Amino acid sequence: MTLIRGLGYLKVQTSHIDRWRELAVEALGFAEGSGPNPDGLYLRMDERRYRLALLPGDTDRVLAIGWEVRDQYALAAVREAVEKAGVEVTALSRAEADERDVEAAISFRDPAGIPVEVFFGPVLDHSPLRTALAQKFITGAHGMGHIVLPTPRQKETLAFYEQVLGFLPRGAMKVGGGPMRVRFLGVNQRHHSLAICPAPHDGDPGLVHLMVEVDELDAVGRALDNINKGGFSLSSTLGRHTNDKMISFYVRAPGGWDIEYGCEGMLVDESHYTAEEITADSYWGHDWSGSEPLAAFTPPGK
Ligand SMILES: Cc1ccc(O)c(O)c1CC[C@@H]1C(=O)CC[C@]2(C)C(=O)CC[C@@H]12
Ligand SMILES: [Fe+2]
Repeated sequence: MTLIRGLGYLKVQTSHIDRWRELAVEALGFAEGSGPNPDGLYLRMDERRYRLALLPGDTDRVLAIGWEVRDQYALAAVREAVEKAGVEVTALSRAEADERDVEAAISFRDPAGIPVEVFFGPVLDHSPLRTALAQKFITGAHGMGHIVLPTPRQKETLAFYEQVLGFLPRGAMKVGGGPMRVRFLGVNQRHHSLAICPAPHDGDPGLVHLMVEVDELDAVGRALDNINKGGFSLSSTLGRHTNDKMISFYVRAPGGWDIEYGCEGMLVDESHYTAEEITADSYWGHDWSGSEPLAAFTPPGK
């Protein structure tokens, strides 16, 4: 059974917080919120206090991927399942939960070594959300978007998410011309909330991309204009994916990973869905040829 309801938040450490503000707030239209660290950049997409948090530090790396469950009973069930799988779980203190603007949370590492948090009871901010592109982010029951994780231990990582946390397989695509596949996993009607990508090594930043979805193609176009004007590196041109039907582009964020910014993602009807294998990432577009190498696929020290 799927206890996880969606991607709740993402917390990332960065050594380039001012550039992050230019990218996220000015170009992509996230709304600036506030949080416990006065030097942090807390980004709102909806009524949550924040969905994406950037915290200053000397390296660029993922600090926590926050998955949301319904309530305290679901949180207890997830904790039991993760402990039963032999993974050490820490229950966050009241102060630590307060700091995350949630009622309660647990933390552990997945087999890829990524810091994971599972939480319930996010604190809301009811003040009007003013986004720079006048767009609405598609969140709610679909979660904040999707995340793609790199790992040299894909088999174990998939087993953990699918068999311990209850993520549902939502198809695959062969990569690198071989038997290896990037595998897509979902927990709600969003086609995928997580994808696990084979990678040559562990290490920072621990992310391939974060996808956020907006309500209008015009907002995607305006964001694309902004990132070109702002001198950001386009990792992939605009295109439409074959699996989730999303129209998106990918922009390089500080830290060597991407933000995918899209619209028109399909909704999955679980009562009829079967997992399929796609043979192209896109119907049109998504030209990656101008992409600077992703840190996750580049040998360390390069
Ligand atoms: C193929 C695909 C379908 C839906 C998505 O939301 C999506 O992000 C992708 C592409 C996933 C993935 C990536 O982002 C990094 C570069 C990758 C590994 C490739 O080189 C092929 C698949 C790509
Ligand atoms: Fe994606």
